[in-house]
Amino acid sequence: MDRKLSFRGSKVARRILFSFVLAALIPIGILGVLSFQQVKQQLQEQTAKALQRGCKEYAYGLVSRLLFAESSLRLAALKIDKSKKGDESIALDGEQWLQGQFDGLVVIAANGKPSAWSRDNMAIPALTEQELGQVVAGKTLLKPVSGQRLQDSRLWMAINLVEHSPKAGVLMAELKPELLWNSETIDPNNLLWVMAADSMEILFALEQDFDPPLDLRAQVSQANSGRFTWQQGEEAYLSGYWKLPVATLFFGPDLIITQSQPETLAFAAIRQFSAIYPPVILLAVLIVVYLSSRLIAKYLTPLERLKEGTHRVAEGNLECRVDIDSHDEFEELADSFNEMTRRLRSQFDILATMAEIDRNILSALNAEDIVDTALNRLPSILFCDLISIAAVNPDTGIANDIRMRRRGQNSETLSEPVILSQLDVADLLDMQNTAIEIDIDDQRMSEYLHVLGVSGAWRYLVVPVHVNGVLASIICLGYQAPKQIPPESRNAAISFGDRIAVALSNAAWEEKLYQHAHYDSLTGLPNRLVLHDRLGQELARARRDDAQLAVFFMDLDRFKNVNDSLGHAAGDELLRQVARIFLNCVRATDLVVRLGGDEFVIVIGELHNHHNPVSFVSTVAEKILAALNQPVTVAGLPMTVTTSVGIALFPEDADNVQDLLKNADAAMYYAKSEGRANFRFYSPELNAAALENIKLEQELRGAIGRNELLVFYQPKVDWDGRIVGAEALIRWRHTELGMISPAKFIPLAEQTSLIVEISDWVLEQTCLWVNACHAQGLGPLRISVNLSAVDFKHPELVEKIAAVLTKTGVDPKFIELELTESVAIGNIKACVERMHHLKALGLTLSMDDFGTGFSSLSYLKELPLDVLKIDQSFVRHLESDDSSAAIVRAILALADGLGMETIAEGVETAAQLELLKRHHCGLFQGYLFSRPVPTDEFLSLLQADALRRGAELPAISSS
Ligand SMILES: Nc1nc2c(ncn2[C@@H]2O[C@@H]3COP(=O)(O)O[C@H]4[C@@H](O)[C@H](n5cnc6c(=O)[nH]c(N)nc65)O[C@@H]4COP(=O)(O)O[C@H]3[C@H]2O)c(=O)[nH]1
Repeated sequence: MDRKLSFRGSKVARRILFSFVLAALIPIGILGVLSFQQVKQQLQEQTAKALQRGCKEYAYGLVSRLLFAESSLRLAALKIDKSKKGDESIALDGEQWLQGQFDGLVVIAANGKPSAWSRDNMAIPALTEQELGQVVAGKTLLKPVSGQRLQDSRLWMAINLVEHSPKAGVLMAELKPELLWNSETIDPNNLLWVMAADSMEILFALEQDFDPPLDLRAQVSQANSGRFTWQQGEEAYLSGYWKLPVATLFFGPDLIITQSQPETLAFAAIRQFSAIYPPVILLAVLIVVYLSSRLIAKYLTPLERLKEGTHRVAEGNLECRVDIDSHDEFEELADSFNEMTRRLRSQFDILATMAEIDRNILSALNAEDIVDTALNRLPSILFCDLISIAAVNPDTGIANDIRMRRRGQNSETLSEPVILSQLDVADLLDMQNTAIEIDIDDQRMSEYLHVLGVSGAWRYLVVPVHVNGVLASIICLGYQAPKQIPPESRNAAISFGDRIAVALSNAAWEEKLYQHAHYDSLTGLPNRLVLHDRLGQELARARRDDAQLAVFFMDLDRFKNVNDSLGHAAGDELLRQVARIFLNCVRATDLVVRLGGDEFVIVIGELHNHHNPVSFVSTVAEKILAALNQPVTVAGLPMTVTTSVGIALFPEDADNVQDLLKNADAAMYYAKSEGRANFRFYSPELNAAALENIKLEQELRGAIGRNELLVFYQPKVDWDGRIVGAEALIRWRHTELGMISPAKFIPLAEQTSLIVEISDWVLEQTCLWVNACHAQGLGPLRISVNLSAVDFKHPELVEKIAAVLTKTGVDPKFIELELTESVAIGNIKACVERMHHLKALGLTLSMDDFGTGFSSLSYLKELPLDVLKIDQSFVRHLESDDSSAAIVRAILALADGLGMETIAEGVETAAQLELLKRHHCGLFQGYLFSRPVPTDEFLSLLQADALRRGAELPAISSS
């Protein structure tokens, strides 16, 4: 920066220059004025003295001339006296020397008459008695005679013609003015006048018609000598006077000689001084300006450069440097300024890099990326030759995942972990928000520093990183000697340590969030989001490679029952176990996803590698079903869970994610409807079925209003085949689709809670029907109504049923409620309480499908049940399967032990009946006796039964 000072642009420069000029001008001015006054005073003094001296000298000349005139007059008197004695006439005409001195001579006789004279018509002044006496006494008289005008004034001298002879007469002479007043020694520019001291008459003046004022005359007559100034017109005069003591020599008035000089003349020297003075001042000012400008420039130019530098820094230019080579404080200031900007720049660099690191940290999802950022960025801003970052386990003191980077090299990962000494770990644990400086000879952290593999003298800065107060990592910066650790690096490293801590904490949090967003927290399986993402990628790859893949859609059969009965914790446990089973059934490359609830999806890829993809997929599905068939223990209970699997293939069944999932779902639905625990491939017809399902659900909502629902009754018979009761089973007679099985729409109704409305309706219809039968003298009949888990959990269940009983007026003992195990077991306490309330209404309670669920014999005894209903699946295999027979036997024994009635459902053959009877089953229900039939048919059955009873006929048959 080489900027020259501009006075126009610098206020300070102008001010200082002005001050300098003023500082110079004031003393010069004062000095000038004082000098002027001093000189003037001196001049005045000297002039006055000179004038006074001139007066004195003039007076001496005058005295000598008067004395000469007196001598001449006495000589003339001698001549006159001599001539008188010889009677020679007085003739002075020939006496040239007299004529040269006197204008005229006259002898005044003793009688007062002039007796001789040298000029005609001479005006002879008369002498006073005193004057005459003095003359006669021998004194020389000087007598001034004033004229009309100043030039007419004369001075007369008179002596006694003959000494000591008063009668000889008096000789008087009129002194020649030009001789007397000779003023050759007087400066013609001066005023000179001679005044009689007594009369203050002016006797002579150098200037014609000079008439000094009376006060002036009076002033000079006061003293023998003096000086004064006075004014005449516009001219001021300096004056000096001297009184000539004539009386000591002559008889006559003293004469005062006054000389005046115009001030202009007297101060001529000063005028010259005045003329010289301004240029001198000007010169002085110019010199001051020149010198001060140089001085100002010398001192303000550095300031100007510093100012310019400051402006540039303010504008953000931290590269600028101020060069001042003045070897003084300005140079020191410039050096400090440059150091300041260097530090600022360094700080800005650090801040900018920190901000960049912050951005990277915020956008980085894992700690790995953050460490990479640190390794790449930090060496340049912390001026270190080596950086390493390691994860530390504070419990074991093991530093692992050691990443390091040397200046100018790529980062590397050290494979071996390092065990830190206990002392070092303790140090690192203690030091939060600070750094440990390790000098060349220091032994601290030696194990760790050793593995960094550097040789020679190094200094280190180790920053422990604490996350949530726990030591998580260490950052180590290495500086190769003789390089020192810059102080700013220390703070920046600590600050970076804080950032790493935040980043690691964030990364953990991000990872948690990511996990949360992408993985199911219960099973740890990927979720729907990942499914869509991964399946989309798999489809793209399959399209590109012309490959096939399969999507399995599954949900657990009757999972809801588990959840409802054993509680959510048990449900969760079951889901976790099922997830593990699924994972074990597929390859690691396949994708197992939990969609939510009990729904799972498996994506099987790379089908094209198999000779027969469909057969391979079937094998996988079977493997899954078989694996699930193995009992699992949930909440301490052994149970088996089944699933229905729907399979859709790419590209055969769909070519996009949504359609593949939709079709696999439809296939699963189909598999479920086919009796659960099996798998089905998708076909276009299935899709139609799924659509039909949705349509069905909508139509079911209006079915009651449209009177499309009916109640069928399936008889229950005793050992003798007599109808002792019936089970109310709902039927839906669709106007277009005809009769729809409850197995098809009841699950739908349960899913949509329509079941509550349906159950209410069935109960009411049943009560009315019981009343009607009994009214016709048929019975007594106890008719059971199915109560789903959804119904049972309804908060107003008891009140609703009581209301129906009241409304229909039925005797509750003829109504039986069939509960499934899922309602009966679970929150056992609430369940038992509710069952007691129902019992209190006078109702009979039975357990439907007993043996299929997850009943625990231990708490079965607590339930206020009246009847156990053996599920038809056991009855069906009673003849062929020993285990079914064993279960049936166990149930019957249990019921017997608990004092409950028993009934077997699904009895289709006489053999089954025989076996059941053998094991003391109480009642029977099944196609062997009758299918579920409409009311009128059931009425007929009842009537026929009544007839048989009357005739002791064998048991009825429905078909
Ligand atoms: N193969 C065979 N089946 C026999 C035999 N004897 C009876 N069945 C059938 O077995 C089912 C017995 O009813 P569930 O186990 O309660 O099973 C019922 C019950 O869970 C439910 N359900 C029917 N009506 C209602 C109702 O009104 N409310 C509720 N909540 N569920 C109902 O729908 C299920 C199916 O009902 P359905 O189709 O009527 O089927 C009835 C009945 O027709 C036999 O010997 N062989």
